[in-house]
Amino acid sequence: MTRKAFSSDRTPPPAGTYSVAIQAQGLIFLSGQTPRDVHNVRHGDKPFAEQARMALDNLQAAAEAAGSSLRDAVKVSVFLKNPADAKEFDAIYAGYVGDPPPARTLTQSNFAGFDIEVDAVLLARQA
Ligand SMILES: CC(=[NH2+])C(=O)[O-]
Repeated sequence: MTRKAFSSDRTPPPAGTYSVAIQAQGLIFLSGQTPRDVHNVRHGDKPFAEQARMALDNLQAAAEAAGSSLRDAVKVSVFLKNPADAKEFDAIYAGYVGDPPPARTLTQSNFAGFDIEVDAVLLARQA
């Protein structure tokens, strides 16, 4: 089975040993995105809504680098520092995904020094 990795100058550079996106057969796996910009500047001090949009915009850019879109997501994982942000996140998130929305897991995490991290699995578009 072959794997195809994708990178993008519209996403932050990987912070470690991972691909921004990697395709395996008909699925594309997107690595976690945070509110870090393309110049590697961290925006964990910004209001939650701004961080959420930045993380989701990065995730969408990663999807597009792999020739797909969050509209084609089948599974999204969301890591929030503060569970109280879940409702605000959901309202923002609804503007990024398709209908029906993908399966989703939402968990609390305080690992990366951001209020949010998101990753996703997408359907690859046929060439
Ligand atoms: C930021 C991230 N996705 C990682 O694995 O470090």
